[in-house]
Amino acid sequence: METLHLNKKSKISGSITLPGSKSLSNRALLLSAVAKGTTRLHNLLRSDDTARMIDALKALGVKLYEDGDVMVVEGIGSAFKCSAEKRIVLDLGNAGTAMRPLCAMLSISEGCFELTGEVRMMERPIGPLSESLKTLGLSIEYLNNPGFPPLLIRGGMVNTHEVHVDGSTSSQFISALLMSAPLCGGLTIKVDGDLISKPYVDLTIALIEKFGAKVTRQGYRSFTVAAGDYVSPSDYLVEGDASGATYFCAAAAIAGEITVNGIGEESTQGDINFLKVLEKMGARVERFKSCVKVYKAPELLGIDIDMNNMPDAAMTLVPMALYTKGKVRITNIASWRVKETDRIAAMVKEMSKLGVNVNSGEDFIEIDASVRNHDEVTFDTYNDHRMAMSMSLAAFDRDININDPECTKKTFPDYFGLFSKVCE
Ligand SMILES: O=C(O)C1=C[C@@H](OP(=O)(O)O)[C@@H](O)[C@H](O)C1
Ligand SMILES: C=C(OP(=O)(O)O)C(=O)O
Repeated sequence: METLHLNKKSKISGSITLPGSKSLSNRALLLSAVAKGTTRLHNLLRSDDTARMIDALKALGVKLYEDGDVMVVEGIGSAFKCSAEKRIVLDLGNAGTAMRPLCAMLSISEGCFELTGEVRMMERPIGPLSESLKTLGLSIEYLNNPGFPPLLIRGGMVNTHEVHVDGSTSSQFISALLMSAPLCGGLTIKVDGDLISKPYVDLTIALIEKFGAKVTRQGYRSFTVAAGDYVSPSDYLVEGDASGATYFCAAAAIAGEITVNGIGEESTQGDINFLKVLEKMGARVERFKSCVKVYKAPELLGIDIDMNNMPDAAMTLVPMALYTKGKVRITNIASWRVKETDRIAAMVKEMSKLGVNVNSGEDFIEIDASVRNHDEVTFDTYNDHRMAMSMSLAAFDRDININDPECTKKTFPDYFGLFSKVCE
């Protein structure tokens, strides 16, 4: 395993161009594959998560090829049609945005499919989605532990058009049902429990509408999607990754200024609202059509904030506590425990290495860095891209080392290249 050494940084300046959003890339790939017509995807993220989706789509018989920087997807115009005689095994790594949507789409396709992935993927829940698909008459078996991948799916037809799903563990279950809904003859999706990560559901609806779906909704309680084919929008430009942007924007709030290209005032991603959090903490932000600029806060303020709507961006706030006047307290983030690692436990362990005071519970973390050591520390990253990217912000406080920096390949393979380009 490689370890990356980062000398203490004193400032960030200049500009970066973001890779495409993971959430939009994997949604756009799947929708293009099942749409009528050919789609040219611009600024598609190239990372492990999207490679898993691309490889899966190819194994399912979809033609995808690169034309320069553009990914061309020849849509099949329906759910997948594979032979039921041969089991197709899809290794989806640790990509939630591949596992959950494919689980739903394959259960209404023709064929026999095994969905598997990394060891951690086998610990990430999928029960609420698969159980709700079963109530539609679809066939999903757990090959190992009930409620978790690997899954054996025998594609079939729904026998009803209304489904209940619990939204309190992952919004991806609702997004998965929404994406499959038009192709199974239409669906009313009733959400039980308190839906988390709501902006990702809005992102899904915006994208399926772009591909021609008709959606009506009652807030976040009930969604009705009409039957119909998806139709390719021909060309689709993937926005830059707003979650990936948060590290650079946070660094600027701490120590300089940055222009981030690829997101702007019209971004549809929930994590764009991290900029508002930075403003609350004292940073100055300027928003334009296709870029944002962030400037150092004269004094960075602590914050006590519910981050349920931005679970990924929330991680960026943790190391920011090293630079704030007052504590950083992040609440309503229970979903951290079932993501790439138990992110609350991992953050407590890594932040404690800095000698700061960390308090945590089932769904919150609080950091008081008014007392801390000044040691050079080595951070473990738990095969979690966001642990590696978040902890890089500690380099404005001291020399640090990051174990397994390569884990950023899940969503942002060149993260440390860009970080070194703009931070000195
Ligand atoms: O739908 C999506 O693209 C995502 C939804 C969120 O997951 P949860 O809904 O499980 O919180 C987020 O953390 C993940 O990185 C991407
Ligand atoms: C939770 C994440 O990923 P996934 O899409 O695998 O859920 C993430 O990117 O932080």
